[in-house]
Amino acid sequence: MEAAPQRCGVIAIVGKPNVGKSTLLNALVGQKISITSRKAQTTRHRITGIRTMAATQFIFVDTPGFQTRHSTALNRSLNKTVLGAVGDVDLVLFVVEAGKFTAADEKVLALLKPGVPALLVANKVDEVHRRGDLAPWLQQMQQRHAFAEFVPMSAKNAKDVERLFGICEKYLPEQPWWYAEDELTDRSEKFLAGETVREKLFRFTGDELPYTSTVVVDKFEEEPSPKHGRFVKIAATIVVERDGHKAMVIGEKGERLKRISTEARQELEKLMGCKVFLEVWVKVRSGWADDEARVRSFGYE
Ligand SMILES: Nc1nc2c(ncn2[C@@H]2O[C@H](COP(=O)(O)OP(=O)(O)OP(=O)(O)O)[C@@H](O)[C@H]2O)c(=O)[nH]1
Repeated sequence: MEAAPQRCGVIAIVGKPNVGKSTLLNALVGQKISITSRKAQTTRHRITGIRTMAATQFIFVDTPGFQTRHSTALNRSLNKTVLGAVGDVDLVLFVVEAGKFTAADEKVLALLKPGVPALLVANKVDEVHRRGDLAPWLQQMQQRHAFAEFVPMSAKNAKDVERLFGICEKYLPEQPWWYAEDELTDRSEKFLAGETVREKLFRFTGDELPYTSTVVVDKFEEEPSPKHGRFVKIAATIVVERDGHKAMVIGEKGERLKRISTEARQELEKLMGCKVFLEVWVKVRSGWADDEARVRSFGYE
């Protein structure tokens, strides 16, 4: 019997903030690539996850939650990223919370291009207690857009995720793979380092910190290590808007910053499979002069 021809295609994951896009991407790629947190708007970059199974290579694109409420420069660029993602792909996973459809969902739906097949992914179906309630909702959804298929699922359920692969496969064109079989992301380790610090930052500050805070990776150096194969030295700066935010990130006696950097380091060591030395600084965007007050935090002592 002849082997199945190779398939390879790009799948965009779109949806308003907090519907579970990052959770889904991580489950699909099988390793933590994108960042997730309870805070809306944490996915600021277009992140690619790659998964190769049997004859098919799935290339996933995660997109920032489509922001409609405010119109800052940041939001405008977020929206541009979403637009970029939805156009040139083979398949769109339009993610919503099962049984719900808000004005924000509608804005994202309006971005879908007619020629590209879209699946309606009704996520968090585990939170719907009466499945029967979904039927009328589904009918309404089908009137809103000609979805190719309807997939009720939970991004946290491995069986649902497996099933989704089977559904997506047939939409991807027959063509040679673009990436090697074991590649998971085309993002650099330096990029992942910044994302990991940012995830911990938002996880440990909760809703207190505005999402305009960013993380800059100032240094990423590696050297061979006889004991661990290699040893990576990273310096990152958390950039915040105000002194008050800085104090919030640092926490009492530097405890919070220490937790952020320790957890980020541990996760990076797992991700990269080596020893990591991580230094995290906090700076106020406008006040670069207060260098003396900056707090240094070592990943390990
Ligand atoms: N109950 C339940 N919760 C889920 C499911 N999928 C995701 N979540 C939760 O929903 C929240 C948001 O998930 P994310 O994956 O960060 O959402 P997102 O759409 O990427 O959000 P942005 O980055 O803000 O665009 C997290 O607390 C997840 O744990 C699911 O299937 N069921």
